[in-house]
Amino acid sequence: MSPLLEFDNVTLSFGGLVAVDRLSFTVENGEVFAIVGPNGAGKSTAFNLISRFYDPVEGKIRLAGDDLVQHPSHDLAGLGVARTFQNIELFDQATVLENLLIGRHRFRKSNLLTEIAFTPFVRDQERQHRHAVEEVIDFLDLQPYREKRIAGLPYGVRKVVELGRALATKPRLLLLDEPASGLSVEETRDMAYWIEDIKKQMGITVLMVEHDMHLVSSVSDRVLAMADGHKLALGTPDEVQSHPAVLEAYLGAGDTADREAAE
Ligand SMILES: Nc1ncnc2c1ncn2[C@@H]1O[C@H](COP(=O)(O)OP(=O)(O)OP(=O)(O)O)[C@@H](O)[C@H]1O
Repeated sequence: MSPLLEFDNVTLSFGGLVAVDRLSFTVENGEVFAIVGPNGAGKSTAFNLISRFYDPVEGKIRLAGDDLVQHPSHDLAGLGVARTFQNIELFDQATVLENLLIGRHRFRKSNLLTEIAFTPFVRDQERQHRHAVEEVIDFLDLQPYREKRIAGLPYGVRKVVELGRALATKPRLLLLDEPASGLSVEETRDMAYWIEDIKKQMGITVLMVEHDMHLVSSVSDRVLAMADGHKLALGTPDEVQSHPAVLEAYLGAGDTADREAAE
């Protein structure tokens, strides 16, 4: 069986700078896979290549064996890929419920005329969207916030809503861009529980870019460490954290150490 996602010798340059350098790795169905590395390592660029913001100059990216580069980025939801963003991207003036319903947009099969007529088909479709969204609201304990506007919500809650919006599309591959950034230690622990449940209860494959090594080692099956666009190490969290090349790249750095020192 093909891996869910495959990077095969992928290169991307910005002018003279090689941001991703002949990078190969696979993400298997059902795993939580993390990409780590110091600033500028190429993690976001790898992520943005999957999101189809860029075309690789060399190499192949495949989703379940299908050449992803043949698809524009607006096809991704239909292919079962959803993502969150480092800087949360929600509609601030809309409620939590409305934001999650927007996440269901790809399932709309009606056209404007049938919607105006509000046919039984449209009504039934609307019911299904609501049902899927209510499931996500229950799953992420967002019940107290469902009618609240995003603008008034604390950062940590908005981060969970964004996760919910991605989940509402029922993806098979969920891309999380720094899910712990800006979260407190307690909120990060909650995020780790969500990620584990997303994998175990929903069976969704998770690929994340993350700096917080506590989160990475508590939830990831495998970790890819990058530096200067290329692979430093790939393996279990323990294998990667004790790899000499990784220790060297991280020497004297680390958000986790900073956070622990601050506590
Ligand atoms: N759009 C762009 N144009 C030019 N250079 C870019 C662009 N995006 C990224 N780069 C450069 O490519 C390299 C890799 O950047 P990237 O953002 O992928 O790193 P990263 O590992 O995600 O870093 P961080 O942890 O700081 O987010 C960096 O040198 C960066 O300056």
